[in-house]
Amino acid sequence: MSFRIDQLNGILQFQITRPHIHNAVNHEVIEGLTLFIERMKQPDVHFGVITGEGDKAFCSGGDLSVFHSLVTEAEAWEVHNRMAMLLYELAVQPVPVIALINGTAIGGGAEIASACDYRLIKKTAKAGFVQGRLAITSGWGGTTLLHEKGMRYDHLLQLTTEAEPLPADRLVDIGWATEVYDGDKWAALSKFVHKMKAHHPTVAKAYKELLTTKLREAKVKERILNEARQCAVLWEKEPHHAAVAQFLNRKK
Ligand SMILES: CCC(=O)SCCNC(=O)CCNC(=O)[C@H](O)C(C)(C)COP(=O)(O)OP(=O)(O)OC[C@H]1O[C@@H](n2cnc3c(N)ncnc32)[C@H](O)[C@@H]1OP(=O)(O)O
Repeated sequence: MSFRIDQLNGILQFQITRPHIHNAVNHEVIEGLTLFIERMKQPDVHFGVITGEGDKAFCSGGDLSVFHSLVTEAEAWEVHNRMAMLLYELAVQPVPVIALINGTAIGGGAEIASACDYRLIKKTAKAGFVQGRLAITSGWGGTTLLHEKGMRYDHLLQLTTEAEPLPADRLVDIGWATEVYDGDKWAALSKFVHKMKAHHPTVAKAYKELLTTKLREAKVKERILNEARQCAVLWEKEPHHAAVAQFLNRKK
């Protein structure tokens, strides 16, 4: 199984369990995320958490050994469209969702984290929109969501176009990460939600509803689909296929 879902004290946890491959997203992970988002709607869920197993990676994005079989724009669109709609759903969930970034978060992994409400990042972790290295753009809605949620325009443009993973402290400086933690991730999570959990769960839900109204009104869904489409168009081109082949063959 590529994921696990657990619920503890009102916190629904989704963990990608593919540490050998830096928790890259395959079809099973996509199914798991779908299930997680569905379960988050249950009344006994007060927070959602996404994390990766192990101490190296949160998520290294799409599993290139799986998705390199997508050759045409239409094939790529099918996966990007599904992931983009999932991340949109994640962003407008009724409860706050925390990305517990226990290690590297790059490519689609950084997009998943961007769709969450909070990003708690381990002191030694790095994150970034590295898609440009593969001659594509973000395709799961991460850039649109960050822009809509108010990330500073120049910082966002630099993050996406330089395509370099940045250290945790810098990610806080540019307004992407919420807080840096050191030590055990579950202890950090517990500390982070402590004050919010002291109040009735309807409070956080109500504020989240207020703040996500903007996401619903601004036709964000449509723009996210444009982001997915743009990525699918580039995906089909030779520079992307050449970059993926180079990554997959680099140790041969
Ligand atoms: C759909 C949009 C997208 O998300 S496109 C995908 C964007 N992601 C990437 O380009 C990440 C590619 N991966 C990397 O840059 C590196 O593997 C990172 C994550 C930095 C880790 O580097 P390092 O610590 O040196 O480990 P490594 O490269 O030896 O990796 C260990 C094994 O994991 C694999 N891996 C990692 N990430 C992916 C991935 N996204 N897709 C497929 N495989 C991945 C590596 O290939 C490696 O496998 P193996 O042990 O050589 O068999």
